[in-house]
Amino acid sequence: MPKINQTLDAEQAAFDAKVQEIEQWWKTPRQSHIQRPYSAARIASLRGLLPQKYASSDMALKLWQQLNDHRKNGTHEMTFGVTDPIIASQMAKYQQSLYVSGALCGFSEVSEPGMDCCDYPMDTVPKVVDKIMKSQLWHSQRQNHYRMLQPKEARSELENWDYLTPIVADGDMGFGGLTSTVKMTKLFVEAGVAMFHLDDLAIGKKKFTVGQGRTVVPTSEYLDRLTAARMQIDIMGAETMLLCRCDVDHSEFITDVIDDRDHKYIQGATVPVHPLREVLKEAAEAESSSLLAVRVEWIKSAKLCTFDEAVKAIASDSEFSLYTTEVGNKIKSLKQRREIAKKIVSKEVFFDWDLPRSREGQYFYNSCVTAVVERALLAAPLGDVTWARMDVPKWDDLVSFHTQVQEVFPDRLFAFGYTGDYDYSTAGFTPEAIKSFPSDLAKMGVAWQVQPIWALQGINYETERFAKLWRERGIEGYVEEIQKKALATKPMTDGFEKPSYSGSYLCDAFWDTIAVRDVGEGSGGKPSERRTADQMAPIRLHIAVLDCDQPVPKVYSQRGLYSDIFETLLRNAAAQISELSRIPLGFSKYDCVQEHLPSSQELSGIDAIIITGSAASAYDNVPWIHTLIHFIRDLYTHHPKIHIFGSCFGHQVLCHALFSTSIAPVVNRDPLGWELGVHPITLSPAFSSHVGPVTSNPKLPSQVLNR
Ligand SMILES: C[C@](O)(C(=O)O)[C@H](CC(=O)O)C(=O)O
Repeated sequence: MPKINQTLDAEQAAFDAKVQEIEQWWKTPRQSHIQRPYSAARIASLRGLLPQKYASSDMALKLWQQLNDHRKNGTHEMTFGVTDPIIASQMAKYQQSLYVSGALCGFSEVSEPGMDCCDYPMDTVPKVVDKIMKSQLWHSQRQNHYRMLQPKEARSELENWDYLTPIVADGDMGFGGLTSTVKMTKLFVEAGVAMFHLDDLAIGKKKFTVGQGRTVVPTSEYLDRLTAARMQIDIMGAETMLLCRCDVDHSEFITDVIDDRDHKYIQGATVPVHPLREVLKEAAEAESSSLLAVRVEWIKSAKLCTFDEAVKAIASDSEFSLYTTEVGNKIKSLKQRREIAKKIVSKEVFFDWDLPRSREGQYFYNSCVTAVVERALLAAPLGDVTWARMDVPKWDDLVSFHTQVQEVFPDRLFAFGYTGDYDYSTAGFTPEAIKSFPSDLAKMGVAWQVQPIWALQGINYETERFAKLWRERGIEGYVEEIQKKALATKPMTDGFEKPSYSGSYLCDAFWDTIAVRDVGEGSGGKPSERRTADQMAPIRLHIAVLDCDQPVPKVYSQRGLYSDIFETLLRNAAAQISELSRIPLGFSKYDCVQEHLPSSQELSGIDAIIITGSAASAYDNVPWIHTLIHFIRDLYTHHPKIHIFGSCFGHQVLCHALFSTSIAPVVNRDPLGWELGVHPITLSPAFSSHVGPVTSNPKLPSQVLNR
């Protein structure tokens, strides 16, 4: 292996420059609110020598701007959870961000699906982010290419979606120890995430979804998680946003009492009782019918409460008032609280937080808004956005939480999740209050709002409807209720509504680009014969065929519709001419008699139109012919670049539409009736000079097409 050929001075100078660069970066408006417990030098020393660039940074800067704009204007972003790139592509039209939910991934992206216990592999959510991000990049490439195929003036009519929607993702509790959090962060940044959240739930103890005994980790462990993620983002030099989610609002347990800051929320028995885990063990051995009932009974008999509540229960009012003053707002461990109580309260306080501990060692925890606020305030400097995850959307708690955090961090960005199980009316919301809920939250700085698990209800509901329709009405139901509606609302160049156009131009362009190089270099052509980018643009030929009738049954059964016959003829002809054989031909077919005609959006992608024959006559007074005549006039006037060809009836109707006046129709019924037979024609010199010599019934297409 070669050694790095650098003097020690040069190495030191490079390192110092890197440190300086990081320090400058941390002073930028995007970074300056973050307070790191480590130095720039530490980060510089943790970096490798090859600087990398991440899409995550661009997406984060975009989201950062969007959310700050919302914050300034008192508005908000409304998004929902998604794991599927097809759904994500449609969301781009209405949402400014996407959410990849851990719960959804746990149901749909793992080999062992089930309730969200965060027991899936660490890379599950990052992989979904990667999948969606790649799909976004593809859509943006596909759309850009399609637009560049069109002349500048035509582009204003085309769709131009911003498919690069920033992705917010669920990092849950970091999936393991701190090194797992570091690795997961790396996966997220590499996948292109704009922001991800970390919560303070305990690994391996997550219970879905509402309450039912959630367990949090000590404050210090939560802050370490956030620091681990922030450190890795800094090592990567990325702008990735970190959302600090806090779950203490609905937690029943905490894993440890190692952090003094948590002590005032930990509950203990205030009478000497047998330990809960032993009582439960005995009940299980005795095959007691309800362990839950035994537990509830024990909690009652143990008079479970926090130490401060225990003091209050036995102290006089004056003693308790003295006690609270002395405890004050500063952190006081249980040991310090006991000492203060001993000094002030005449009776002895019995308090034992070990007696209620679970079999797994968890302590009972008294969740309340103050506890959430305290954690959120400690976490805020490490992250960019704050989220208090609540089991029940209690409005008073929401107001209290957001105002208390804002008192310390006035410009704080907040997030809120409309968890799927929320029962708004039970939580006291009137229909009006539900309506204004998002904007009321926005007024408190909640700039990012999400319904994380919409898909569980939404996709189930829509799929169930379609499954029924398909079962009952088959292809007719599909055509009427899905296909026609999808095609009517969306232009053909967009999304996935018309599968044959979803990126087919882009796909063809790859072939064309390769083939063009082949023509220029591979087959000996001179460079000057290569097509320029401008000449290359329209090399795809798209022909629309308007079917004005159906062939007689025998022909139809063998050769299909007139449009199919034209397509076969033209493809065969093109295949025989080397210049044309390289051009991808696209055909779309319209049932003219049903008045299905190309929309103006579709016309922008069409090069030529063929109007077929029909048993009808151009002057017949039927609605579809009137519609066709209007269409032809509009086409002729507004789309001069589209070539029009009429065969038989098609030719008649063209002449009728373009040259008849109300007093002088050019196409009439022959008063002598039908005429059948062979009629010699003479080609005018102008025609011959334009298309070249034509023998009657040419044997080779080249006889017609060669100039
Ligand atoms: C956001 C969430 O973490 C998720 O996995 O989507 C869940 C969703 C839910 O419970 O509805 C959560 O809020 O915990």
